[in-house]
Amino acid sequence: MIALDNDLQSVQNARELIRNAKKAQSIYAKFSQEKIDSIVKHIAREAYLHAEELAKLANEETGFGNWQDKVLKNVFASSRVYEHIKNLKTVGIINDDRVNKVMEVGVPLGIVTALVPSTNPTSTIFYKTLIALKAGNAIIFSPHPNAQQCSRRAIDIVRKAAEEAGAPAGIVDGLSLLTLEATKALMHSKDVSLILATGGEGMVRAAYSSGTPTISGGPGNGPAFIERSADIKQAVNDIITSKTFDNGVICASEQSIIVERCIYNDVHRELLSQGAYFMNDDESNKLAGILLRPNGMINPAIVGKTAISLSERAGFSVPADTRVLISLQDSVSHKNPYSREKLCPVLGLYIEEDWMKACDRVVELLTNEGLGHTLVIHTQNQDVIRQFALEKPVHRILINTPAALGGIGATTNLIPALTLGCGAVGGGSTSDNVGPLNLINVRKVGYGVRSINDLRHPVVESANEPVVATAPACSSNTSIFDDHRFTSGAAIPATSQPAALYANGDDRFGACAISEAKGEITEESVERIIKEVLGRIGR
Ligand SMILES: CC(=O)SCCNC(=O)CCNC(=O)[C@H](O)C(C)(C)COP(=O)(O)OP(=O)(O)OC[C@H]1O[C@@H](n2cnc3c(N)ncnc32)[C@H](O)[C@@H]1OP(=O)(O)O
Repeated sequence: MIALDNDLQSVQNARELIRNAKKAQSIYAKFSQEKIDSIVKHIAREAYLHAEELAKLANEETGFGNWQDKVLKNVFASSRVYEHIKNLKTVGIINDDRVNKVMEVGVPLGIVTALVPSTNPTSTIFYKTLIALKAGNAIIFSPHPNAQQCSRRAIDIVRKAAEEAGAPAGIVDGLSLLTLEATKALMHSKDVSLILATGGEGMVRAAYSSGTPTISGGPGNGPAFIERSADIKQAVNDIITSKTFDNGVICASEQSIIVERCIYNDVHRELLSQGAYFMNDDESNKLAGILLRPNGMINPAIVGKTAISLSERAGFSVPADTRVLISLQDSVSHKNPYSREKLCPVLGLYIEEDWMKACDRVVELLTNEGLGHTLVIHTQNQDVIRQFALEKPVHRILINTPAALGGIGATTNLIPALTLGCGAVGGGSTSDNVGPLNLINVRKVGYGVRSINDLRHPVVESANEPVVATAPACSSNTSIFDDHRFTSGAAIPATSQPAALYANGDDRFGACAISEAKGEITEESVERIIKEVLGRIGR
């Protein structure tokens, strides 16, 4: 009876939050970009000022990670995320392509419901609030049951800041009475436009099956490949830094090391000198026994614990300076926790004969778990990087960096995010590091009129594409169209957009060059056009 009352009250709480958010968003949706930006700035600042308080609360409540690294995550989720999004255009006319005559208008989605993982319970609230409000949306949080107090405090901070800066009440809030029923009520509501789901597999699956459009992160299982050309000392330092950051709870973190045999002795020595402990078979088995729950999911009792605490729980002791535990492995399976995501400072280590075998192992590990997520390579060899980039089934390939921090965009220039999409291959709807542009719709206004006659003479009908011009020679001895297909003197077909290639893929540029250059192109005429178009698109 009490449980029923609780469920009922919590569902009423969810409905009230939706009503408030709907009202608030209808007002907020009319705010200018400037007004929205000033609100987002104030929220980011307030969040930043509370980074340490919330890090300590999160660590105390969940028992995951360490508060010092959680401070950095809170700073990342407030300051770094803000720095990245502050100049983005998200509402009103966000783009007007006067060459192709297509205008784009940013349209907020409406109400976003956000699930919060217990591993990042305050930083995720900062990050999701900033990206949702920057995109003109309202956001309602459903915190994780094991991190309710700290998440609630984080929500209070962003809500107060939003209102102080002039946002309507209700634009950001969270369930005050948390039950599965209330979370379901949010996820199934017709008034909720999108679920931003980060967390355990069960809740993410529940979000997708609610029928409401969902953007999610997915499970990681990042392999770290140390290739023979790597700077071994730096590679080991990166891996251990990453794996010990907040005691390994970030989903982009390394879960296994793959090493070529020819450098294994050096890697082994370096790992030992930087605080790795190699478990023997007995110790590996003992630890394996507590890494997973009987249902095969990660055991929350081992999440975000130190290497020393893990060894104590497993029943063996390690030197006091141990930072990560390593188990030598030669098999991959769902039952073998060393070949899966662990969310603590434990790594499987695989020795492979050469980089081709290492490639196979990487794919095998990712197919076991973590498809679409992240891998990291330590190498100086550009060919290896290219091969990995072209072929591996992940959406973040990181080079010579700690994966936990590189994947979220802290030590790389990837979009700073705490929801890392795994794309179709990972069962998700996006492969992006999720940001405000994932949280708007874009209304296209087409005002360029093309003749129906274009369809009477389609390009595909002609064997040879009509040539409009010849690439001019440049003083630098390469074509001004910085592309292999258009070296000096080459024919430029009408359907190509050579100048677009020159401008690194900005097709407004190509269309302009083609339409304005017509017929003969000289170096002078193209340079004039380049200048003009770069000016027009603000580069
Ligand atoms: C960039 C990044 O790092 S994003 C990180 C995202 N990744 C992760 O969080 C890792 C995946 N998470 C997990 O595997 C787990 O959450 C763990 C191991 C961390 C913790 O496990 P647990 O404490 O058992 O939490 P879990 O998420 O499984 O949920 C526990 C219960 O709370 C429920 N629950 C979780 N969130 C909610 C919510 N918002 N509302 C209501 N109920 C919820 C779950 O349904 C589950 O119920 P059940 O036990 O009846 O099945």
